[in-house]
Amino acid sequence: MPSNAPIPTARSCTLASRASKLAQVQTNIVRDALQSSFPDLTFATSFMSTAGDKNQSQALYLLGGKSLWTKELEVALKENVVDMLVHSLKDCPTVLPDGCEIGAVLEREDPVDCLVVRDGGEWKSLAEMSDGSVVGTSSVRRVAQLRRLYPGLVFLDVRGNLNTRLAKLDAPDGPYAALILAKAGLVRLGLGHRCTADLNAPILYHAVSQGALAVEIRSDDAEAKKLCEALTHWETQWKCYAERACLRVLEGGCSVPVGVESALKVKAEGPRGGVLKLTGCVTSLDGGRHVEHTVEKEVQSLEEAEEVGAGLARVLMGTGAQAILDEITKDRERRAGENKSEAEVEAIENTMQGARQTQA
Ligand SMILES: NCc1[nH]cc(CCC(=O)O)c1CC(=O)O
Repeated sequence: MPSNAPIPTARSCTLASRASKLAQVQTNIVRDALQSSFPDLTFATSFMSTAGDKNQSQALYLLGGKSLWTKELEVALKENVVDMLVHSLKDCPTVLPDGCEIGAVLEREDPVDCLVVRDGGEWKSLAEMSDGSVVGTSSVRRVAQLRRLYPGLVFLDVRGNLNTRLAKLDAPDGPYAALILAKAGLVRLGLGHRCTADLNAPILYHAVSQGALAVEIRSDDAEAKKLCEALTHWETQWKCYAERACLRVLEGGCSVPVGVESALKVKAEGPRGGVLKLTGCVTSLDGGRHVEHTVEKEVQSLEEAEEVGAGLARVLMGTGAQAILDEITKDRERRAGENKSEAEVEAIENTMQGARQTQA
C-alpha cells in the first residue's frame, strides 16, 4: 500500500550490498535510479565482504542451500549503519527477519538461465554436447531439471562469484566445458556476449524471482519506504511475489529444486490488474521425478497474485512434490551426519543458524 509519508527533503541514504562486482553493479543501478527520482537527496554506497564470501569451499548443498551472504548486512541495516540493502530478489528468503522488509522491486531483466561455453569452445547447445561433458553449476534446481533431459552430462559444483566462475570455466586445465548461469547477472556485468544459448522453459524453469533486484529496508523507516515506492515496477513485483508465495508453501525450511515461469497480461485500461499465468515445477535431485503445473487467473491485487502462487504450490504438493521434498530433506539430514567430525557438523550448523535460504 502506498504510504502517506511526505517525501523526505533532507536525508542522506546509504545503500549497501556485498562487495562482489555484480552486487556493486546492482547497487549502483538502484543508487542511480534513486538519485534521478530524487535529485535533491544524497545517496551513498557501502560494500561489505560477508561470511559467505569467505566460506566458498563448502558445498552449497551441505549448507542446506542457505544463503550466507546477507546476515552481516542485515545487522548493519538494523543498527542504522546503512539504510537500504540491495539484493537479487532470488537470494532473499521468502520470510524476512522481524524488523526488515522489501521496500522496492525493480523491473526484471530477462529471468532466463543460459548456457555459457568455455571461451573458444565449439558447443552451441546442451543437446549437442558429448556424453561425459562437465557442466558447472551449484544449483540443485538446474542440476535436477537438466539431468532429467541430458542424463549423459556430468554436473559439477562450481563456486565463487560470477567472475570467479567464468575464470574457472576458461582455465585451460579446468574441468568445465560449460556453465549454467542466470542471464541477468551476465548482462548486468556487461558480459551478455558470453551467453551461448538461452535455456527457456520447458527445458529449464528459472529460479523464483530470478532477474529482479530488491531493496530491503527497516520496516519502521517510513521515509525509505516512500523512496522505494518510486522504484517499484508493479508488474515485476506481482509476478515475483506470486513466485515467492509458491516457494514459501513448498519449502519446509530447506532449499528446494523449484523452477517457475510467469507472465502477466496487463489490462489496457482501468486499475492495475491482468491475467497471471504461473507455471511451477519440482524435480527430484536425480531428475527421475518431475511434477509441473500451470495456473492462469485474472488478478486485481498483489495479494491475489500471491494467492495464485500459493494455490499453485498446494496443487504441486498434492501431485507428488511433497514426496520429492520429503526425500530431499531426509537425504540432506543423512549427508550432514555422514563422515563428519563433531566440529565440522557444528561449524555447518552454526553457519546455517540464522542463515537464509537461497535460490541459485
Ligand atoms: N545464485 C547466485 C545469484 N544470485 C543472483 C544471480 C544473478 C542475477 C539474478 O538472478 O537476479 C546469481 C548468479 C547466477 O545464478 O547465475
